Amino acid sequence: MKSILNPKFSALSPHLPKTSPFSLFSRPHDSIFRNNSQQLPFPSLKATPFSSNSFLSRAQNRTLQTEPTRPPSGEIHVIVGPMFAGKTTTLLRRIQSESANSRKQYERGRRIHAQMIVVGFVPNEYLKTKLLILYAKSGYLETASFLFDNLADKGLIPWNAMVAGYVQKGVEEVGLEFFCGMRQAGLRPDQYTFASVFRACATLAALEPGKQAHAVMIKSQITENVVINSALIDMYFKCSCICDGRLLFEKCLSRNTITWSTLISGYGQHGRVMEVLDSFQRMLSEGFRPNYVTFLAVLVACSHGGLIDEVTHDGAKLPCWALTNLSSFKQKFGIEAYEKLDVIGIDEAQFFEDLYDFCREAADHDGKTVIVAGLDGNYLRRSFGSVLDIIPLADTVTKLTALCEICGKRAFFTLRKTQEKQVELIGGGDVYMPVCRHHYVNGQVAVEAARFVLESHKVECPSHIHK
Ligand SMILES: Nc1ncnc2c1ncn2[C@@H]1O[C@H](COP(=O)(O)OP(=O)(O)O)[C@@H](O)[C@H]1O
Ligand SMILES: Cc1cn([C@H]2C[C@H](O)[C@@H](COP(=O)(O)O)O2)c(=O)[nH]c1=O
Repeated sequence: MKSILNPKFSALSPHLPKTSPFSLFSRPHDSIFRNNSQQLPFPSLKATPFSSNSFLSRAQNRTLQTEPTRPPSGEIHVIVGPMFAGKTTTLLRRIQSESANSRKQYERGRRIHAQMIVVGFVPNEYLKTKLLILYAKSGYLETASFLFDNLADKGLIPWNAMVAGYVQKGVEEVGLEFFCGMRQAGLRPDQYTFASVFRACATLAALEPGKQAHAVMIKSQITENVVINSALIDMYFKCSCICDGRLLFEKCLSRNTITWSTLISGYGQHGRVMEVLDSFQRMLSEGFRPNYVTFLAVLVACSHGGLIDEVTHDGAKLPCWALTNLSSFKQKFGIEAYEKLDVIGIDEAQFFEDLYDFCREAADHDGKTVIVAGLDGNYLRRSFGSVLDIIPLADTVTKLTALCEICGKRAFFTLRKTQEKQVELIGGGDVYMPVCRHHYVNGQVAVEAARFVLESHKVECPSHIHK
């Protein structure tokens, strides 16, 4: 699991940093709203829920080992440079490539399979099924299908693996075809099958197949459990059957944080903010502890259904959480959820005063990979915040450059185009431009040149004048 953190400024800040009108600072998750002028009744965090496969093994290691524990395997990577250098873009890419690391265990399994083939080992049906599950889970569906076709005995487990594999990969239609195939083969679906089928129908907003599967589930007398109930509630909400979703929730005998979060995000998807807040209050009063999914659902609903995204100047997005300071993260995110994180991305690091302590604790003590992106220098080319303080803690430091907006050469510095003197001034291309050394030193010339380019652009495109 990964999380991106962003400093939190006033939600009403007029200065939106990135190009998108709904970018970093207008959404709680992206921005660092320093002044909590829009305090919500819950933490203003932004998170990127990713699945973590390493959590279980890590947790197991913890219970098996006696003190002292294995050395922490945390890392800190720092990305600095002027504005528009691609810091956020690089941060998002690195986070995404880190998620590829969680596939390492599948790669290991694939290598073992390759060795089996090389030495001529012929797996039995049990091993073939295990291999099929491995490939289906890791998204290698062609190989999984090949193994499936060649299985002599196709029991419920391989069928379930195929349904789940296709649904997880986002090929829900094929997943549902396997579900039909399974039934035609005379097999009785179980709770795992239904969890995947409801998820597929929810994603496709396919009400009829969803209802049919629900009827099959009732006939199959599958014992109610929170996973199935949550998938079912989610499906009805996503198919716009809000009443059915709510009724199902009310009839649920076993509820937990997941069921509550499903109800809350269901209301949120339909912009039912009052129901979101009522359900959230009810959840708390009935003694259920919200987790980061619940908080995210409430946050998203309260930001009028807008997704909370980390946005680059090019408009690339990844969900993230907004924070006023990093030290509150663990507690607000929840200790349990924090433990599941492998990678933490921090953008706009120059605005976090407790950057040093957070990074040291997260990497040295908690074994996290922390990727930090921020401005090394402000518009005066002075050290900005604590970004440079963490260099001694870092495994790697990457200094990026942009292109000088005047001459197109490499730009190392950020020039402020306006007269404001305070160090912190949120803004994008309207306020700042990246420049080379020559044009930084000749700042006034550069600002004039920029104004000239802007003015001539306005003349060429009169429609812009009205915007
Ligand atoms: N002068 C410029 N030099 C380089 N990139 C620019 C410039 N102006 C706009 N961009 C765009 O900004 C993108 C980088 O955005 P982003 O990753 O958000 O940067 P940062 O976080 O460093 O401010 C580039 O890929 C490019 O498309
Ligand atoms: C140079 C400089 C910048 N800022 C602000 C302006 C932007 O909102 C962010 C930087 O965002 P980016 O992702 O690096 O484009 O910082 C500031 O407050 N003061 C400055 O001197």
